[in-house]
Amino acid sequence: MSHDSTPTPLTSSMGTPLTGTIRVPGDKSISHRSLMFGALAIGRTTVKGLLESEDVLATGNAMRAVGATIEKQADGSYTVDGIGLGSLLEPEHVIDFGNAGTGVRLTMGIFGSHNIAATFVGDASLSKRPMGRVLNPLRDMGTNVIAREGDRLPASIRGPEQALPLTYRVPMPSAQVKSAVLLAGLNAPGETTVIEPIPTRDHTEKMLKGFGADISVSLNEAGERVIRLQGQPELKPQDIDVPGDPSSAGFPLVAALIIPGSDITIENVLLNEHRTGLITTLIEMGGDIQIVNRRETGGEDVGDLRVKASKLKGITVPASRAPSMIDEYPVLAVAAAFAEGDTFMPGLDELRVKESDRLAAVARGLEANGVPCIETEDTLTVTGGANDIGGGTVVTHLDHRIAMSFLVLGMAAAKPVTVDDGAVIATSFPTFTELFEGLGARISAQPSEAA
Ligand SMILES: O=C(O)C1=C[C@@H](OP(=O)(O)O)[C@@H](O)[C@H](O)C1
Ligand SMILES: C=C(OP(=O)(O)O)C(=O)O
Repeated sequence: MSHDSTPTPLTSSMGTPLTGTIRVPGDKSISHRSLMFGALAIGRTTVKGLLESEDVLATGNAMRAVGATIEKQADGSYTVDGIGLGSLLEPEHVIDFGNAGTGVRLTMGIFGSHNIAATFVGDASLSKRPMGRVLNPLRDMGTNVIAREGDRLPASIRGPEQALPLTYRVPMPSAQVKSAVLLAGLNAPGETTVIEPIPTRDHTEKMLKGFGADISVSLNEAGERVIRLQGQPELKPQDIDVPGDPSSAGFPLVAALIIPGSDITIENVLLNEHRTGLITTLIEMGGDIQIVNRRETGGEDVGDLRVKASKLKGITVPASRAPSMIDEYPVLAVAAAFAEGDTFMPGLDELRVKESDRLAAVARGLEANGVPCIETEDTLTVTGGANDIGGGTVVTHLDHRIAMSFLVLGMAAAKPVTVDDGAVIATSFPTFTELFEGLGARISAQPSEAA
């Protein structure tokens, strides 16, 4: 689905303290992969707790286009009847991925080693994002590519009759690039090896193993992760229970810390070590966050977060932590606006190629609301504790995390905060507004300036 047409401004303002127990929707990374890997297995995969957001539904449609049957059941779970690796049908229409970077990049990997043609399009945000990081290794594996200037969407690919296995060192910290190469390697004979100098989320490796692939992870002498995948396995269907998304949990987590008197519990949050950088950082800043009821579900750590309003202090966030909290910097910057002193965030170059240039979008949003900050090429410094903040309108640039982060700012700021488009939130967290209203927050629709 595209958000290129009707923006829906939303305004948040100070309400009562947040209280209550909530669950956030299922993890986006695991949801995409559940549908993809289910489609590549032979037989029926069941998925409980699938994130029903626009990005994930776009992936479902892409898998249907190559022959998978995906259905919602009466109990809310999904079934995926796979067609099997190597047997994908050629899509009869253009595949529209809307706003979904993960969806399109991983799907290009899957289709790229199959001898079918496919054309991918996206919304204005996705059409600006670099696809060369995935298309280049696919070219090395034998895929033909025609893409717009700078390897942007729209792009068409046709896989070779037989893909070549590849050894590939991922040049930037990106789980999407790592995953796309591994997924292409699934349909190439022999071993595909991915070397990952900086570790990123490992859902592809873990879940492929669960689906029966022969995949191993080791460290080389330089301490880099080396992932070896044997091509052309027979993938076996799985029963998957998707835990709550830690990136979505970041919004109520930060809101409860900065709204005085708040005390909330967020249940069933994924605590995979490659995803918990925000929790670590907020605890270092003085946040009262207790992880309770830690347990393992389907090979992943999960737990409940008890969060109480806290006096935060500014810190330096190590650059090495960036991959484990890459989508959480916008909301961390909001927490930093309420901390005493400066919060320094280095190593943010990847933020420039997300749904928006997130480094610039966050800095402009903070400035519009009277929060002092300094943006450099790859760092952000936020000075917390300014009085009388809020009152601004934030340009979201079709970026769901910018919209949600600044609505959280408005819940704790002296003056209300407006985001120019709340419709984009459906990308990852369609129940955001009702969930926050249930905790006591105030969010209201505003007439668009153009109306
Ligand atoms: O693999 C994934 O599921 C994701 C990887 C990250 O992107 P990059 O790999 O581009 O950093 C992240 O920002 C995105 O929301 C989800
Ligand atoms: C970067 C994100 O997603 P994607 O790359 O899948 O569009 C995100 O959800 O913050």
